Amino acid sequence: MFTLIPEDPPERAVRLRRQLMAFYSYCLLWFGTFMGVELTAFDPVTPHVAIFGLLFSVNAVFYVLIRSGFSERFRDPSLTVLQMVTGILAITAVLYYSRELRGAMLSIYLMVMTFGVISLDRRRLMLMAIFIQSCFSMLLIGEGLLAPQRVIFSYQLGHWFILALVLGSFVYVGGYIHNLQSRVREQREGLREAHDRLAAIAVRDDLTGLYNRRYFLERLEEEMSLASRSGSSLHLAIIDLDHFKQVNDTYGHPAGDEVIHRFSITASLGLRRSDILARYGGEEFVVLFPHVSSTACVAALNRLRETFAAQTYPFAEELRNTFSAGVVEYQKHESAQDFTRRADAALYQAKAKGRNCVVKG
Ligand SMILES: Nc1nc2c(ncn2[C@@H]2O[C@H](COP(=O)(O)OP(=O)(O)OP(=O)(O)O)[C@@H](O)[C@H]2O)c(=O)[nH]1
Repeated sequence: MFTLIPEDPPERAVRLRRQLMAFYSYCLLWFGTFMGVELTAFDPVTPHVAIFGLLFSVNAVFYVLIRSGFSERFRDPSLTVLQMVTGILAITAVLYYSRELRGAMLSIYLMVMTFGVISLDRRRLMLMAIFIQSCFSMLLIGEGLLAPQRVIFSYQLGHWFILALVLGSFVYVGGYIHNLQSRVREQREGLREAHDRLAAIAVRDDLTGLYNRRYFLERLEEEMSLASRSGSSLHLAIIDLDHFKQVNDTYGHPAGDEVIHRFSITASLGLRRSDILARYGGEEFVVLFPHVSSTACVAALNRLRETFAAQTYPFAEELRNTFSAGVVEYQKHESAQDFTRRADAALYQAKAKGRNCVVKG
């Protein structure tokens, strides 16, 4: 059915796209590191092949876990936290070997943080920021212990504070974006539900909850073309409650409504799920019987006729209501108009025969 609300791309596709983005970022980072080594802005012994080899291998494992659907069993099938932790550890290793470029390289941590904005709330983003700050602190401490000759304390302190400040503001803005995104998603969900509800209401009749005439006519065309193509049988029955005007006149309009309602319940329960029952208008109903023989159709209608005739009503003990029905089989390539006209003629015959009967036309 026509929908005004654009569909979200499938979740798995979004995850794989994010995975591709991560791969692209690693490539850029590797290229940067490689250039840094070549231009001696990085330590020449930087084991970049080992670091990135490991990083790409882990990325490949994540890709397989997501692609195969294995990660669906986890609360976050994107494995965001694990992927971020891997990225952060790799960046920390790269930072260890970065010399003059360290200040600039610190911003790479934020690249990892941007991956978290979509899936992580502010609290988790904050934990991630704390993890980054801790990794960087460990790096500085390790450097102080392992290579004190390299350490320029004022630089390190400056880097540490700047990173803390930037991460703090990132958590604030990232959390805001995350909340905004969640709200948009919720609103979209609400809109989609409302749309589905409206679409369901649009095909139903108010009084009975049965399909309405408009929907029935749509289905009629579909079922007719299906029957034309496959050569399978299709029957159409028109049912009209007998002397219904009298019910209204004697017991009042609400009582008439009650009888109509009772018919719809009896028919819904009495027919098969594959039969398409609709209120055609007033006290007239239609049923489409796909893939059913004429004998079975007539038998089903007669069963329904007997059940309905046996109904009693609390507002009038003596009231019994019946219906007449005309049923016809679809003839290949016949128009909907001709098909319903023939069913109508059969109904007319049923009325002429004295009502409370089913006539096969
Ligand atoms: N209570 C109620 N009455 C309705 C509704 N729709 C149509 N009717 C009434 O149904 C009656 C149909 O009357 P007729 O078409 O004369 O047919 P009938 O009295 O059933 O007679 P036969 O069909 O010849 O057996 C009319 O009085 C309509 O007002 C409805 O939704 N609720």
